[in-house]
Amino acid sequence: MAQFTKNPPLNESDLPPAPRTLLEHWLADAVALPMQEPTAMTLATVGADGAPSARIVLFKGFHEDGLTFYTNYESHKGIDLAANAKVALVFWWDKLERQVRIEGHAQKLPEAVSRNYFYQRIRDSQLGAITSQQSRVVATREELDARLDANEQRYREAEVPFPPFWGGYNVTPTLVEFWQGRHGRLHDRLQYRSKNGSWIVERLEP
Ligand SMILES: Cc1cc2nc3c(=O)[nH]c(=O)nc-3n(C[C@H](O)[C@H](O)[C@H](O)COP(=O)(O)O)c2cc1C
Ligand code: PXP
Repeated sequence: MAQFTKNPPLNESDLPPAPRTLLEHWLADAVALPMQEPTAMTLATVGADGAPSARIVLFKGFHEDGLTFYTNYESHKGIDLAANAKVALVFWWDKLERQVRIEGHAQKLPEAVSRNYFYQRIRDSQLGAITSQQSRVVATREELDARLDANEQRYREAEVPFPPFWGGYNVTPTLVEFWQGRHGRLHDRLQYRSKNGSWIVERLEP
């Protein structure tokens, strides 16, 4: 396996007072590279039964220092989040040899914010959102396509209605770890931990 070699050391003295600033820099570095989905992050949730599950969602910007993403509120993750707001997020940028791990809690975004984002999406994705009963079992692909066709016909001359079961979540972080690969697997790991309303920086062993 290749060694991680790209990064200069990540030093405590390089860190801004709040993690959002560094995360914005790292996201900008990722977006500047030719990567298909530089804002993709793994979202882990925990169900009412204590079982974890994880999937990728797209980061869609900050809201009051939280990280936002959009989804179906009745999906597997939506049902998990209704029972347990605690989540973990992970970004991994292969070309940068960088990982960011976040822990925090997710809250629904205000409906007006979700509605605004919904109408920024292309019309086909609006139709996709109203058509998909995300995470449910569907008998065949044809059944899904038939439902899409029906929605296309129904709203041919009209705005796609904003679905009440679709919208954003805002993840307020309580822990943000910045990880950079280093030679010999002695990576740099610096974490911000929220304590009494301020951030404490700690170095973790690799
Ligand atoms: C690159 C990528 C980005 C994705 N972004 C989203 C997203 O922003 N929102 C979403 O609901 N699903 C997104 N998905 C699909 C999810 O990974 C997942 O299949 C879906 O949300 C259902 O998850 P659940 O059944 O655990 O709720 C994305 C998948 C990939 C591969
Ligand atoms: C089901 C689903 N919802 C939402 C998204 C978020 O992306 P966008 O809002 O850019 O379509 C994705 C991205 O793949 C997705 O697959």
